[in-house]
Amino acid sequence: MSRKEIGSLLDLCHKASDSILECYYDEASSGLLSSKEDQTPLTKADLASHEILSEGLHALRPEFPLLSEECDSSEIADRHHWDRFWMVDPLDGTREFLERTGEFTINIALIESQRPTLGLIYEPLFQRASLGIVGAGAWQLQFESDNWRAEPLSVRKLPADDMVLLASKRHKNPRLESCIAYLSNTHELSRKNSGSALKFCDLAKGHGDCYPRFSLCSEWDVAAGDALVSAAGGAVFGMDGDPLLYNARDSLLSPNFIAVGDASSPLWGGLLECVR
Ligand SMILES: Nc1ncnc2c1ncn2[C@@H]1O[C@H](COP(=O)(O)O)[C@@H](OP(=O)(O)O)[C@H]1O
Ligand SMILES: [Mg+2]
Repeated sequence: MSRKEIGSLLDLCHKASDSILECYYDEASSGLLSSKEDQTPLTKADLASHEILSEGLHALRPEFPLLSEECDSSEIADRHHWDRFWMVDPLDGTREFLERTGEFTINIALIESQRPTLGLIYEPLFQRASLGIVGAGAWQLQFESDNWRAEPLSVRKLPADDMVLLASKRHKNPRLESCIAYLSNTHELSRKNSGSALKFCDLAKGHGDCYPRFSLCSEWDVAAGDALVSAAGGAVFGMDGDPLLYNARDSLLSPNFIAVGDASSPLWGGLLECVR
């Protein structure tokens, strides 16, 4: 991706974000439209953002197909043949949107050979993007006075005695409890709950150390965060300890994973043994 194309991606997020916020601030459009098969909610904002992103991403790179949470299944029927494509969640944290916690994001990932090489997580309410390009670095980009102000992002080294555990606001899980018990043997834990892909942004900023996820989510909830955290110096691994692969199975549900800031710590190996 060239610098100019990254600029276009940011502008596109900005535009999709405006469509989300238009619904957010309009009482008639901000509510539940329907529930999906998996019982997750759908709003006008999910669809409006999807329309803008699909048109804009196609204009930017017509040769890359799009796999979005809001695509219908016929649009992605031949997805197993794709080597390079966009994986998008036009509105991650729809429940947070409905409950007006502000903790929702737009997630865009570029997948190449089943791995995310670029991830962009955009926070509509704050006009702020976290961008990771694997091998090149990670940045926070704040929209200010008609410009994007960039600051580099980097994970932090795991402190010796304490750590910040990042978790979903909504999911409780016995494996997460085992994780907490294991990590509490060596570290004083403080837990930060947040919605959507913000957990990945916190890791990439060095505001957290570990995000274990054992509750249901889909690949588009994870791909951009995976690229972001990896580009900022961290890692996301599945229960086998290997990096996650995307669009590699019939199901688009994400496997369980543990995302960490300080990938060099030996603690994670023991944690995997404990929760496997
Ligand atoms: N039963 C379920 N099946 C699949 N995904 C689910 C789910 N319950 C929640 N999720 C996923 O979890 C995401 C929210 O994550 P978190 O709890 O960390 O905020 C949702 O993102 P969407 O809002 O994009 O649908 C949704 O994809
Ligand atoms: Mg969504």
